[in-house]
Amino acid sequence: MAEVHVKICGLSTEATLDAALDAGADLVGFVHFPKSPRHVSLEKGRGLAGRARGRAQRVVLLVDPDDVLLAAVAETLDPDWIQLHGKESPQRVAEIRARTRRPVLKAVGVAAAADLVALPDYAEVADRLLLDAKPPPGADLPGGNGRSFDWDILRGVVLPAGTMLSGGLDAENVGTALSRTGLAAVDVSSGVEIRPGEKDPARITAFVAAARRRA
Ligand SMILES: O=C(O)c1ccccc1N[C@@H]1O[C@H](COP(=O)(O)O)[C@@H](O)[C@H]1O
Repeated sequence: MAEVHVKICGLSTEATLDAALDAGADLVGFVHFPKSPRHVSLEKGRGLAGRARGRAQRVVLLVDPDDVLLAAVAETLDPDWIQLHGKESPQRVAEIRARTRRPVLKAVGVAAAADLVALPDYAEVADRLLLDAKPPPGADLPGGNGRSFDWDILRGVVLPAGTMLSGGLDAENVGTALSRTGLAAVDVSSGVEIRPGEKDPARITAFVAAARRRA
């Protein structure tokens, strides 16, 4: 059985980034979205991304970025991946991928089986898909809300290789999430925090270990 791919998102300090790298995370994420408690400036992101270079794939999370921001992010952080977590259409995903010359991880919000209808169109243009719980009505953030969706929605659904599961994961439930969905890649933010925006090195270590042993 292939090893589970793990992404730790919303890292904003050197100490917690190091915890993720030392734990063996495959991908580390930096959120550039001012409404988020995990937001990092481009300058801060540059330092963190530089620190992680060669140790994990560096992902910058953006929400409906315009072309000016994309250029600044590509230039300043030089990320390995762009994660799009807004309402980007498949056409816009393709444009961003071409414009930045970076692979794109596209997040799709899931609340019901009907939400999976969008997946084939995104799978054609994105390098990887990420399934996250749809935010509650009126939420400030389109993700990072610590909410799960009903994983049984995915039962019997064939998903593109590498599809990541996110939304409300933590060290206690990630094993169940992996076995119920059959997926082999996970992403976490809130579930390794003490409070919104404050990551806990011990929880990061526990999450990576739990995902890898699928328990
Ligand atoms: O983490 C954030 O602040 C965030 C902001 C805007 C969009 C997405 C965000 N995070 C992503 O949301 C999912 C689920 O996070 P959680 O584990 O439920 O807190 C994850 O992919 C984060 O990368």
